[in-house]
Amino acid sequence: MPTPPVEQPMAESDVQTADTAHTARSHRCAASRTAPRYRDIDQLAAGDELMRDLVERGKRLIDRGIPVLILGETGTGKEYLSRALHDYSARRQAAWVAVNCASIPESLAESELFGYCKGAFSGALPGGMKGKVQQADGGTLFLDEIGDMPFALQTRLLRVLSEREVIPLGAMRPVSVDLQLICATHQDLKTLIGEGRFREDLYYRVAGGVLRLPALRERADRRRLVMQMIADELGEAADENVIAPAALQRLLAYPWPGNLRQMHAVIRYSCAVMNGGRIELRDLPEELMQFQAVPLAQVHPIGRTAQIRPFASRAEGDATSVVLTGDPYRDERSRVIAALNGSRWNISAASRQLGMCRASLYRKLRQLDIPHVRDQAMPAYAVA
Ligand SMILES: Nc1ncnc2c1ncn2[C@@H]1O[C@H](COP(=O)(O)OP(=O)(O)OP(=O)(O)O)[C@@H](O)[C@H]1O
Repeated sequence: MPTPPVEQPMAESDVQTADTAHTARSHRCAASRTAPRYRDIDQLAAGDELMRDLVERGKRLIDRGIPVLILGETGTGKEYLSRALHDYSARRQAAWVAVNCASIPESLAESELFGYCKGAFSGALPGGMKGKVQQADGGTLFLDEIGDMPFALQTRLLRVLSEREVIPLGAMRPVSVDLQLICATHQDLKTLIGEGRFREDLYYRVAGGVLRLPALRERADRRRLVMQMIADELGEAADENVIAPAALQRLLAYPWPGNLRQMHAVIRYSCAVMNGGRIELRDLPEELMQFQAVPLAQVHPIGRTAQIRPFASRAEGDATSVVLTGDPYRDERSRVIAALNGSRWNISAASRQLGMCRASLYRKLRQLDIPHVRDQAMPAYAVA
């Protein structure tokens, strides 16, 4: 007999349905005079080749009803992508039901997800309650932070996914459900599997197709995103006169650890405080004002964790002074950075030196987490 959930009001933010999410959003929009309009799937790609490819793959997966797993650092737009995929899908008329697996109290998780029947336990709502899985019937169930789902619940979810039916607490018979599943996490599920914290069989159920959202610092369309967000905030089309070159430069150079969420907050702030119709450097929030630009020649490859670390190093342009560490990722990164420094960040020259085409070098920069502002000869900072 399943444990009845402890009677306790559900925090509004613990489980979000499409309706509550819409309401919350409309309140926010009413508070400001602007509304982010990033719901359309094709808008999400902005001008980034990787994103366009990812969106196209997402559409094909959704067209075939394949469960999608969205990976990406926090704030990269996993929830936005999930909503956009639902809105694009044939199920768009039905509900998009979001559940944040990290924030449902374990004691409530089972009844919230799978529901319960009348009289299932003392304190239950008199008429019973439809769980989120059933609410998503015909539509899309978005399980955010799936990596945080309690292990016992994973077993029950696996059953729902394989049998396509759910048994609410206290029910005698299963109820069939037909839904598109989209899950998201910032965690490495393979590592969680290795640690025995995530079921491998569930992984293969939820990861029919994996879409890995790039970090903002890896995206080539940051300039366009900035302009899009400013236009959204101002509620009108914006050209580059709306931002001082130094401020734009700083926005392009900043490594954005909080990704799109942080950029959106920064743009919102700057648009609110700017005076005279143009965002100046002084209108940027403190973290951007204090951001110290570090010449790229001072980059020391220390792995994939994004950190800005100024330190003295070899002379700029010395393409031959690569210190090998034996770590293939770090060594390749050093080699590419040395070639870039040697060519003063001229992509054509560096790609010739490395014996690859320009497109391959751009790909390599993304793979190796080397920030680069496209078509700008020498970016002013480095993420080591
Ligand atoms: N395409 C976009 N354009 C503009 N802003 C965006 C876009 N995508 C996301 N954002 C901004 O970033 C915020 C976070 O987006 P979202 O919740 O989709 O990210 P997430 O990856 O799911 O984050 P987390 O991992 O923290 O749950 C949004 O509320 C919005 O402000």
